[in-house]
Amino acid sequence: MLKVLVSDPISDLGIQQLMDAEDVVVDKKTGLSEDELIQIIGDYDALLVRSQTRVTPAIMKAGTRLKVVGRAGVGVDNINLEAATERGIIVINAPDGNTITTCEHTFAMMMALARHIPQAYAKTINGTWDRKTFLGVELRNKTLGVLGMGRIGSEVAKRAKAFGMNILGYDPFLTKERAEKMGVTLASVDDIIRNADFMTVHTPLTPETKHMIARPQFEVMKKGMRIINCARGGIIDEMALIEAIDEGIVAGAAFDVFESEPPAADHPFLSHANIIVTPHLGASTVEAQENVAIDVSEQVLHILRNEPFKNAVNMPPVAPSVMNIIQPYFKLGETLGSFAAQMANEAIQEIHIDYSGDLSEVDTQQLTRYVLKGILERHLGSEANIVNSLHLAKIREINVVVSQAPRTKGFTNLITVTLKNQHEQERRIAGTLLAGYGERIVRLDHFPVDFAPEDHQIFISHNDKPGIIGRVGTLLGENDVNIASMQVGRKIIGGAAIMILTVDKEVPKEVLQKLIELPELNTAQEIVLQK
Ligand SMILES: NC(=O)C1=CN([C@@H]2O[C@H](COP(=O)(O)OP(=O)(O)OC[C@H]3O[C@@H](n4cnc5c(N)ncnc54)[C@H](O)[C@@H]3O)[C@@H](O)[C@H]2O)C=CC1
Ligand SMILES: O=C(O)CCC(=O)C(=O)O
Repeated sequence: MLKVLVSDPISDLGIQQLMDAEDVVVDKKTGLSEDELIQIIGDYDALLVRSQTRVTPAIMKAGTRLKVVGRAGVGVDNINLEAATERGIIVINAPDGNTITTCEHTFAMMMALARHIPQAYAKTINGTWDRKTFLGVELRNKTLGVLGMGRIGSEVAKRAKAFGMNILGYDPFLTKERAEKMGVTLASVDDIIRNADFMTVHTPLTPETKHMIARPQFEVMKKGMRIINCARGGIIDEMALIEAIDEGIVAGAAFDVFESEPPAADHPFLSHANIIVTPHLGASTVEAQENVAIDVSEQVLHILRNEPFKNAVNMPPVAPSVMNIIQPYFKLGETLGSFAAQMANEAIQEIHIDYSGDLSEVDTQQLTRYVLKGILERHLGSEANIVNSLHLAKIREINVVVSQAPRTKGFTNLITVTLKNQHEQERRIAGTLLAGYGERIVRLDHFPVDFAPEDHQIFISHNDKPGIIGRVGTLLGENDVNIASMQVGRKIIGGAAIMILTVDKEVPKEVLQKLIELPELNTAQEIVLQK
């Protein structure tokens, strides 16, 4: 049974599909300390979190069965990605499900800030009818600066246009053309600081964005600016902001997020008349919580069941159009890797992966991870997976060389894997995906072959002589090993040759030994695959 731990409050409706899955048990245990999590995480295959649980290296270390950490939301700053990658734990998030909700919260904050709604509400319910203090400003004809024009920033810009605002947008990936299409003026951070009436930030917190708005920016800021942060605490320097408000540079601020959450009781934001706050509620709507929980549950199920998945944060993203092309080759890539690793009997120093034909013009990085997983699994077992296979090869100083070429020697697609040892000796295997036939191995070392890889095969090398096939067949038959298919390969009559037999079950060690002892054979080995 697969076990999933849900350690933060996550929508029940969203995780329903996990709870309904017959091969999955879901435990909900929220509010655990790091030590408590360390005690129990070893029992689980997957961990589902929102932003409260800090998934530390110690938790990953204790999670010996842990295959995936799923974040029901966007930001993964509560998950140690480095530790996850090192341990081969896949980290996935649900990047799309809370975009609109967080955008709407940003707008709620911007309007509340413009019209002093929280302050006016507090006074009114306390019995003071004050119509003088809370003079607001309109959004119409104001300039809104948006730092970070990703999913949320773009939606904010779209809605701001409907309010008649002029929008200045900055994002390292925002082109002039895309900005124009959105009705946004492409600007620099400096333009925004000097010209915006409202500024909202929608970037992740990275070393580059930490304190991107701090004392030097406040010093040149347009007087009277209002600032909103519904992204991550720390993008705006909190103490520098307080100073800027007190000096009259900034008119007010609305923050949903803090450098440290929850903020200390004496945090200056909590008592400042010109600052309004919410407790990280950006994504807190019924709709968003269902969306992100559904997304993340679906992907966790795929991962636990070894099916293709998306939204892995600790692997490079793959465009859907590319994924459609390379995904059918994942299993073949792994098979070739595993086969090649079993052919090599010395430490591997270099791995060459050549993609040709249909695979020559797409980004094959993800496919390479599968080939490497197949190779490394031989010695590292389940420690190797597609998240850490590149990393594992790198720390073992195995040189991975990937090439792509349009020519295919008659195949529409071909993957060739060559393993080199320290003596420059090579083992090579090539495979293709044939429409209607599936995976075919078409080359072993320098011999052309054509067979469908199976769970068990015997790989024999010998010299081409009459009678060898019969002798091998008799020996296996006498020992109750049924041959499903046989392929022989040779370059010249009477020269070096290979024989590949697919058999129905595991070959007993003593039978393999008897084969090795046949004087006509040079080598015989069992190749085991997981088909
Ligand atoms: N308050 C809340 O409850 C929520 C907060 N968030 C946070 O909102 C932020 C934005 O989320 P999304 O729009 O979904 O992410 P996104 O990944 O779609 O957009 C982020 C954008 O920031 C840009 N960026 C990175 N460095 C930058 C820099 N130095 N200057 C300007 N732009 C930069 C990126 O190029 C990207 O386009 C994230 O920090 C996320 O964690 C998201 C959902 C809910
Ligand atoms: O789970 C939450 O409520 C926080 C959402 C958030 O900050 C995010 O998705 O980045």
